[in-house]
Amino acid sequence: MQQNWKNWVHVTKLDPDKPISPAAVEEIVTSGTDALMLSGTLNVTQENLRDLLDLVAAHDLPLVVEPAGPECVIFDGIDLLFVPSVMNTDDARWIVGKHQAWLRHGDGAIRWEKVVPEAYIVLNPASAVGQVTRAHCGIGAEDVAAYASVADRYFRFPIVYIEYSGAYGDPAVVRAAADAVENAVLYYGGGITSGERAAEMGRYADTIVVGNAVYDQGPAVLRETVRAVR
Ligand SMILES: CC(C)=CCC/C(C)=C/CC/C(C)=C/CC/C(C)=C/COP(=O)(O)OP(=O)(O)O
Ligand SMILES: O=P(O)(O)OC[C@@H](O)CO
Ligand SMILES: [Mg+2]
Repeated sequence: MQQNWKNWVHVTKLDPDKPISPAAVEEIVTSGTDALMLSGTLNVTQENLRDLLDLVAAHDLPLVVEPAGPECVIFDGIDLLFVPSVMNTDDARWIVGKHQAWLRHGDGAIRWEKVVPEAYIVLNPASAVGQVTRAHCGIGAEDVAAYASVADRYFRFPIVYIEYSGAYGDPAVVRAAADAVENAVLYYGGGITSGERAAEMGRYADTIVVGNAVYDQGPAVLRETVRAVR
C-alpha cells in the first residue's frame, strides 16, 4: 500500500471541516477512486480529522492525511502523510519553517515510512491556501515550469502538485509543468466538476484530485471523473 501511491490516477480530497453523511461516504468509496485524502487549509483539528477518519476507516481504500500544519499530524489509522511545501511563496514558514517547528517541538514519534513530501505550486489567489501562504499566483506557464523543475530535479520532491483549489486551472500551465517534470508524480487539483475536465487535466497530470465537487454536486460526480481518467 505504501509504495503503490505512485500509480494512483484519481484521488478524492475530503475536508474534515465539512459534514458528510454515511451514505455519501458509501458512494465515494465505491466510486473507483484510488485513495482518500483528508485535508483542508482552515479549521482542521485533531478532533474533526478523527471524526472523518472514523467514518471512512471501515472501507479498505488507502487513507492519506495532508496536514496544513504540525497540529494536524496523525499517524494512527492512516497509510500515508503527504506533507506540503509551497514553492511559490516568499514566506519561508510554508516552505520549511512549519517543518522545522514540527521536528523541533514534536514528540519524536514521526513515522517516516509514511511521510511523502509534496511540492505545491499554488495558483488560485482566492483559495484559502493561496491567501494563507501568500503565494504568488499570478505567474505564467514558464514560471510554473521552472518551479516544477526545481522541485523535481533539484529538491527531488516525489510529488509536484499544481493547486488551483476551488477554480479550474489553465491546461496550458499544467501541460508546461508536465513537460518540465521528469521523475516526480504530477498532481493536479482544482475545479474538476465533470468527466470532461477530469480528462483534460488527466492528459497532463499523473494524478487528478477532486475535492469541492463532492460536496457541491454530490458524490455521484466522482464516477464520471474516475471513468474519464481510467
Ligand atoms: C510541517 C507540516 C506537518 C505541515 C506544514 C504544511 C504546509 C507548509 C502547508 C502549506 C500549504 C497548505 C496550507 C496545505 C494544506 C492542503 C491544502 C492545499 C488544502 C486545500 O485547501 P483549501 O481548499 O484552499 O482550503 P479549505 O478547504 O480549508 O477552504
Ligand atoms: O476542491 P477542488 O477545487 O476540487 O480542488 C481539489 C484540491 O486540489 C484542493 O486542495
Ligand atoms: Mg478545500
